[in-house]
Amino acid sequence: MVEETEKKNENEKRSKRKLGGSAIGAILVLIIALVVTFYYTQNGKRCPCFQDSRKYTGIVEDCCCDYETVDSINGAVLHPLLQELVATPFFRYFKVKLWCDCPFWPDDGMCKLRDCSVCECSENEFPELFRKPQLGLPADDLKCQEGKPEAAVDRTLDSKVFRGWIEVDNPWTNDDETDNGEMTYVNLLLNPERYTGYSGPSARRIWDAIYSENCPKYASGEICQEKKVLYKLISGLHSSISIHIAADYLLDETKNLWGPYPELMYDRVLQYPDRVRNLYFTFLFVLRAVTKAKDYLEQAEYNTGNPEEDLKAQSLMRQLLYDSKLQAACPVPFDEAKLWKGQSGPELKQQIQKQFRNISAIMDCVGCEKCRLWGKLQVLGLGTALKILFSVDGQYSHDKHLQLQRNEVIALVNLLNRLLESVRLVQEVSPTFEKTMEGLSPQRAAKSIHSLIRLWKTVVGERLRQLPL
Ligand SMILES: Cc1cc2nc3c(=O)[nH]c(=O)nc-3n(C[C@H](O)[C@H](O)[C@H](O)COP(=O)(O)OP(=O)(O)OC[C@H]3O[C@@H](n4cnc5c(N)ncnc54)[C@H](O)[C@@H]3O)c2cc1C
Repeated sequence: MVEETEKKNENEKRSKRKLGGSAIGAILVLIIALVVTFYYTQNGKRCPCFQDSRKYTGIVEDCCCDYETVDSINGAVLHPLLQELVATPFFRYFKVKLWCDCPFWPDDGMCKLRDCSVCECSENEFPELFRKPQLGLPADDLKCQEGKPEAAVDRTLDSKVFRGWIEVDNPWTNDDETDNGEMTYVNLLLNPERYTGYSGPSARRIWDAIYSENCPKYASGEICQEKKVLYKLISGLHSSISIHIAADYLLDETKNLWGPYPELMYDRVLQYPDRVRNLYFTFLFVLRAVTKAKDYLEQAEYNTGNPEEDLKAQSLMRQLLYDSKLQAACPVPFDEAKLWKGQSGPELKQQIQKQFRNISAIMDCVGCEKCRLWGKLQVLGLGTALKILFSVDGQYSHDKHLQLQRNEVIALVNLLNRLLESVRLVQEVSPTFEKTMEGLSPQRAAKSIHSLIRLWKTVVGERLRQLPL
């Protein structure tokens, strides 16, 4: 009887141990499953949901062309053509009023002094042509641009001033384009858009004024297409500016070492899918304007007094406008016809035009000369695209009525090139970041494994100790 009871107790103990063993097994399986799930969800390449949220595929929102097509036509057609086109004499000289008369906050310390906003590093550096009295250049002073020489514009010219284009004011922009009094010519190739050191409250104030007063970010349910378009154009331009800053950054001031700074690109643009999407949108919008003004741009005279180079500009422009691959892949990059519909259309157009003119006026408040140069050029480029696509009262609805200034065409084409370069940089840098993140994931996973083990030791280990082994 005693033997039987002992056997029974022994069997009970065994089955308890068995139960304990299978519970441990189940917990271990659970932990492994948790670790594997955690690792795979951290690893972008392996998790389908993660991949979807990072990759840009399908139709660019509100456009008629998809991301893949944009990337492929850029590489195959547009990039090589535009790179050559913007280097021709016609497209490399831009007329601009550089000194600021900020109409909004005259007390801004960054640009109070007229001399500071237009000064150059050394008077002797500039050719005779550049010191012509009508250009109105003041004596140069090294103290300008908050002491940052990289922010100053190099105004060296190596060609004649252009002639023969009609001067008409653009209703979308603030500057009176016909007033040549305070305008000067700048060689864009000598003044690349890149890091200048302009930041802090002054730069922040500009972007704040642009977004908060003139094109606030629309709510997710916003149905007014036109308001969305204005915000997306500015946000896309902002992304492009940030990308160019990161692409050509002063990495080491003491060694004057310049180069790409991909982390900055990631911090400012790539980590925000909306900003990337808005960049693609702005690019397609401007591309549509260029293709819509095809007849005008084809007939325009790209005359600088250098027959060989001018012929080249004309030929490159034709290639751009009539490229069969581009026409087949993306015939209408953006459909402007769907805007300004309904009764409130004309009123809305006036309102948006006023807002854009304000944005254009804000460019005079940019407290860094080179940033102001590129800000003004690109805003004029956008204003030109808006003028081509949406005239004030419909008079530009047919190409034959369109009148563009030479400077508008220069701004439009240079803007297209800037946006295209940004899109290409996004295309190139994005996968590297995906890889970097992929590389980091195992570390994160390892960290999480360690924390899981710790958890396992404290919580699960405690239970194991309680099991009757
Ligand atoms: C017209 C203009 C031209 C400039 N050109 C240059 C230049 O050539 N070189 C140079 O070094 N600096 C330039 N700057 C300064 C530069 O744009 C930044 O302001 C500066 O580098 C400081 O950057 P930040 O990180 O504070 O953010 P900022 O770029 O100043 O952005 C301010 C805020 O705007 C929002 N934001 C940022 N990007 C977007 C976007 N794409 N869409 C929507 N919202 C966004 C964010 O909330 C962000 O905090 C320019 C500024 C202006 C206004």
